[in-house]
Amino acid sequence: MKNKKEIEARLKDLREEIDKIDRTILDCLKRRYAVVKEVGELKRALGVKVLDLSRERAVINKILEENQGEFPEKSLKAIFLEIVHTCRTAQELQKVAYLGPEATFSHMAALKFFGRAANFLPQESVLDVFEETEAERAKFGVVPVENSIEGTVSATLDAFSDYKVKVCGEVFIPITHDLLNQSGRKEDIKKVLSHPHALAQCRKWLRKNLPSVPVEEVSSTAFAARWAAVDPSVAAIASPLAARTYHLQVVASRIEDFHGNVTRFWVIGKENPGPTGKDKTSLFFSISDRPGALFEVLSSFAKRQINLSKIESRPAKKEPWRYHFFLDCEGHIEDGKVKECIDEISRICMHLEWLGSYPAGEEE
Ligand SMILES: O=C(O)C(=O)C[C@]1(C(=O)O)C=C[C@@H](O)C=C1
Repeated sequence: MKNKKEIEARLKDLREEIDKIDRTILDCLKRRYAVVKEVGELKRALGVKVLDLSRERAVINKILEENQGEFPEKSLKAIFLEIVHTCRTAQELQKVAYLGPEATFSHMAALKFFGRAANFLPQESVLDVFEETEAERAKFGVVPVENSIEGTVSATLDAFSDYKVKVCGEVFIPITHDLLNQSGRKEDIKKVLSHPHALAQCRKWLRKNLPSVPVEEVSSTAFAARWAAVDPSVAAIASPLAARTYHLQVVASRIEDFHGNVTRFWVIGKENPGPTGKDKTSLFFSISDRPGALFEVLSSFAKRQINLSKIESRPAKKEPWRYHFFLDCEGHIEDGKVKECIDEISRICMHLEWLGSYPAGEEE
């Protein structure tokens, strides 16, 4: 066993080594940022698109492979995702519209896809996100598309009829709810505010733990948190990000009645990401009102062994009892069999629109 002096000397040496390593990491980050900037200039000179999600996926996978599990894998992935996301901003300003206000689950999805360095533009509604993106005041938009408990966000699907944007990415965010207020004390709560979905998802917990406290629906969980930040008698049901953003204390965490609740978001924009090997394609179509029409469309996928991940009908609106369909399948439009299938069903459908092919999001 070494004596105290020797241990202290060794500790000092090691800390100096850590400082040196940190400087090297910083130098590497600066170098990477500069190199990526030059790559961006070259890509622009060649007239190719700057954002390349398939290359990004390859970069992350290569690092994870080289690591061989030595550095904790989840953290390594998060670190490199943030590095790559930040380096994107060396090439072009990433203006991203999302369903606000700050600290909504859409904001969490936007942060997951674009990292902290992007320029985020909170919007008041899903339609505003579409509008900002279509008008190119934002390069991308982030909108919720479906929740594993509540189902489809119809405002998002319906907006594709009115706006010319494509789906360029997919993000999954686990939904957890915390009860937040200024003091962190349950006794101070005179009213609970939240989005109707969040209130519905915490109904049992509220009945058991705050039976006599009134609840009120507001437009978003983040809006409820913003309110709680100025009114000490109000508690909000909102995300951990909302607690940090609005400096609130946690009265109780994870109060949702069902665990495993996940929301799927789409990144919308005018880019068409190339294939990554693990992609999805989304389509919108309408068919004539005759026996077997939908069956013919579906068999076109089945005979090519293309897996469907979702199919949903929505009222066509212009005529009662007419429907159109949203369909997601595995694969990219540049994959031969997906392209062939789309060509075939375009002959069966009255109307067919390709909404986009994009890298499949990863569930945590
Ligand atoms: O390799 C490229 O094409 C780059 O532009 C570099 C880089 C990266 O940081 O690795 C940055 C942005 C692109 O979306 C893909 C990758």
